[in-house]
Amino acid sequence: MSIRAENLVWKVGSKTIVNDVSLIAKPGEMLGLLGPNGSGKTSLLRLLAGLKRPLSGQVTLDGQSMDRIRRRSIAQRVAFIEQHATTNANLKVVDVVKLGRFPHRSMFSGWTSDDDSAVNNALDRTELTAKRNDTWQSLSGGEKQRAHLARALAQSPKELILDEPTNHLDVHHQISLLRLVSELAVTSIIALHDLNHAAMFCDRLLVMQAGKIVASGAPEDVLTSALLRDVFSVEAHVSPSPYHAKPHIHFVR
Ligand SMILES: Nc1ncnc2c1ncn2[C@@H]1O[C@H](COP(=O)(O)OP(=O)(O)OP(=O)(O)O)[C@@H](O)[C@H]1O
Repeated sequence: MSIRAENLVWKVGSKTIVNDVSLIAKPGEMLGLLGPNGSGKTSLLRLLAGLKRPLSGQVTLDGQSMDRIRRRSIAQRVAFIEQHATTNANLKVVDVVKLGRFPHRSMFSGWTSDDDSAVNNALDRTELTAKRNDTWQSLSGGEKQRAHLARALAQSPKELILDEPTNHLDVHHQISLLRLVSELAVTSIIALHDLNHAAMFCDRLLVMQAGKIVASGAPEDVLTSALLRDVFSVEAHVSPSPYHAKPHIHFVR
């Protein structure tokens, strides 16, 4: 396995936010994390990225407890795109993307052609090459989100964790980001609110409710009318799409 969580518990005061969560993300798969607002998705992703420590339970990377792995080694392999990521406003886009190379460089090594090609490739894949010299401040919300993805790609991660990465994007960029992530040879764990997009692109889905995982499996097994009613309080019909064969959800007005 790539990332594994074993019985993670995280609390704030007496409130349990992540409640005994276990999961496995297999190498190369795209794992979708679904759940209503406040169900604990961001908290779980921060535990998986090593940004928070669980009260109990553990996260392992290729079988090794994250607690025992140096921060720099974690940064060399795990990239995290946060929901409300901020960046120093005085930087150019290309400089923000270059930050992704930081964990791979030692104090004495100079900037290499490998670093350059990782940055150029990341800008290209996120359709930001034309904006490389623009200032961060001048970007739209969606362009900033794509630049954060570019920085994460430049990091050449083995695991990519994304917290609602499409929430500011127009539909073209939503689809292209999800297609790009699904085609990358990395393990990805991605929190999404758009259930049809999750069904189209993710290999497997996990559904959270009140801090617990209440369903997991292939999109066609997880996304049922009953689950949508119980967890999301919506009435919907689910059927295989005639276009891509994945489940498609028709919400009932
Ligand atoms: N540092 C904190 N202090 C207090 N409460 C917190 C903290 N972090 C998270 N919570 C609470 O934990 C719950 C889960 O929050 P979280 O952000 O993980 O949910 P989410 O599923 O990502 O929500 P959304 O879909 O709205 O982004 C919420 O009720 C939130 O208020």
